[in-house]
Amino acid sequence: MSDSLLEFRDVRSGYGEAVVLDGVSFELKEGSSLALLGRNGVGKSTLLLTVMGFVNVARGAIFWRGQDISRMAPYKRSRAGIGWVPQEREIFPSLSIEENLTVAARAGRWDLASVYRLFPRLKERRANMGNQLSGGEQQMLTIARTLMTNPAVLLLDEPLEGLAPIIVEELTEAIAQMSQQDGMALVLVEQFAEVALGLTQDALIIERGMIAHKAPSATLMQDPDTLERYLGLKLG
Ligand SMILES: Nc1ncnc2c1ncn2[C@@H]1O[C@H](COP(=O)(O)OP(=O)(O)OP(=O)(O)O)[C@@H](O)[C@H]1O
Repeated sequence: MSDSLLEFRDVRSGYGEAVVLDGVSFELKEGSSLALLGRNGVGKSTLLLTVMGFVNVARGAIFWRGQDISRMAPYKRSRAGIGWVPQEREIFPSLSIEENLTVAARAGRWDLASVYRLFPRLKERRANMGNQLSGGEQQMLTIARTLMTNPAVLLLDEPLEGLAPIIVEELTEAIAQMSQQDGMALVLVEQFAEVALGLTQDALIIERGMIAHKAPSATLMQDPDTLERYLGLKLG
């Protein structure tokens, strides 16, 4: 039996007439992790929106566990196990942390105890209302709430953006634990390339809507020329 979770085959997608992604192919296996890197506006968020079905596939196909889901409605993809953590931290402001977590819960290995183990800060503040949380706590809650739906993969769109360094560290640690110890499959869009490469097994660099480079994350980390060429990154 194949352990393929998510596969893009020659996908073209975009907004109306505007093609954003073109000829994109990649595969994510059960429990593995993928960083999506690239400069601003190259199509990273669009790729995640295409996985979810918020952006339509114009050519090619998307497979989930071997089944073509290119025309499947977003809510069905979510129910099938694709867990999207959007860039906007959408939480319920008038519900407590614990209520935010339990409201969307589905049975599985992620429950209150296991998400609190991953995010001790949320446990400490479990009675606080959504509107009393810092940006970092909101981000933790958004991820934890998606985990409570027990997805097979998490799509994380710039989870560290705009957060204080201490929270970035906490969140990075939680993502590492989730992926490396708990075996949660991840697709991670992240501006901090070094952090993203440290958290994932494989990486794709997108340029102008196409995959410009594909490599194991550890290899790319040791490839300053490629990082500088596509990301303008100078590693110190
Ligand atoms: N709703 C939309 N309608 C039309 N064009 C859009 C829409 N959203 C994004 N785009 C365009 O699609 C292209 C890719 O945007 P996308 O947000 O996927 O890039 P990104 O790599 O995630 O960049 P960033 O890091 O800035 O979020 C950009 O040219 C953007 O202007």
